[in-house]
Amino acid sequence: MNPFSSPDQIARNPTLAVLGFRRQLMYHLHFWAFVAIAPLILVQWQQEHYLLSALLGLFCLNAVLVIAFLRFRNTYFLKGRLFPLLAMIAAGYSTVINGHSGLYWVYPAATALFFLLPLREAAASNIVFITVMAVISFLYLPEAEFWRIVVSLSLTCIFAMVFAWLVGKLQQELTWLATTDPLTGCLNRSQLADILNTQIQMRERYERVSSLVLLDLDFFKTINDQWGHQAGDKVLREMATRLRKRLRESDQLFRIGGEEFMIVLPETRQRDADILAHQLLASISARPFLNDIKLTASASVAEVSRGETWSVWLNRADQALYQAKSKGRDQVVNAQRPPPSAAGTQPDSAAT
Ligand SMILES: Nc1nc2c(ncn2[C@@H]2O[C@H](COP(=O)(O)OP(=O)(O)OP(=O)(O)O)[C@@H](O)[C@H]2O)c(=O)[nH]1
Repeated sequence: MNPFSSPDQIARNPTLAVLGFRRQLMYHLHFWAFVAIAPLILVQWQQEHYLLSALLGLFCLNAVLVIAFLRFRNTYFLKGRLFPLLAMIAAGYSTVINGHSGLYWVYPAATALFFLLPLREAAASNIVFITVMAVISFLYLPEAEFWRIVVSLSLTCIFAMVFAWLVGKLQQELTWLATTDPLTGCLNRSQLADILNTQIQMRERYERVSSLVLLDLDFFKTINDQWGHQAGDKVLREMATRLRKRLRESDQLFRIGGEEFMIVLPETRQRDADILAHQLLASISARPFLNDIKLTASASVAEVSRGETWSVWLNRADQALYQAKSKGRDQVVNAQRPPPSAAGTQPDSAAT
């Protein structure tokens, strides 16, 4: 997603939405800092503060580069690291030569660090910043000012830090809520297209083959009917636990429907995915759920084929699962390879 695309294009992928938020923040901070600082280059030059004028020029140049890289290349120029450094040096030096009128810039600079840098890095940078400003105010300003500056600057940094920390925490929680099925803790469909597309790119660029397994509990409706919906929920939770136990860390487990799960297996050929699918079915039928409820499941396996889109890939797996169900359930069916003309015929914007 391009964060600078039209505002009515809302990101459907929560992870991209957070990334977009960070880019927008970076973009706006640099843009408004440029607008505020650019006229001062001239003002300082006219006052014959050539070094400060040059520092401010460098600051504005960096802001322009960050904005241009974000807009045209979608990357961070030097990861936005120059802003804090130049802002601290310019604000400190301006206080040395201009006294109070330089000091006013210290506060927005210190606050901005918490929105540009990772929290710990921003906190460490601000400790350095406050120390430097304490020394400058001690040396160049009346003694009474020293304490006022140190206390008010520290307080500003603490407020900004708490706010940035809470926003970061909220982002994490919202991302978790938006990407995870609350019942089982599996990924939900919001990530599906992106994760399948990543596997497709690995296939196209590096010839690395991934497979996916679809797994659907058999006659799950009867569990709800016989034992109640809450028991059904517990069965689904236990199902996710059993599946997770058998998977690798790099495998990704989704719950894509009521009692339907999908597993993405990176770097796994169809033959190995088939073996795994049989083992998973065995782990479901071997032991009753909730000590009493005997269950089986049906599964399908599909290796990604060259040139196919994620929806074609998923559709092949879906059809194979349908066959497993119609052939009597409790079995694994391998998906047909697509005929060359079928690959890439379905639009990938569909069906998340
Ligand atoms: N307890 C519980 N049940 C769910 C949940 N989501 C879907 N279901 C139920 O899962 C059942 C799925 O029924 P069907 O689609 O007929 O599938 P099935 O009974 O497993 O039959 P086959 O898939 O054909 O073997 C429905 O009764 C849904 O109400 C959930 O989150 N919790």
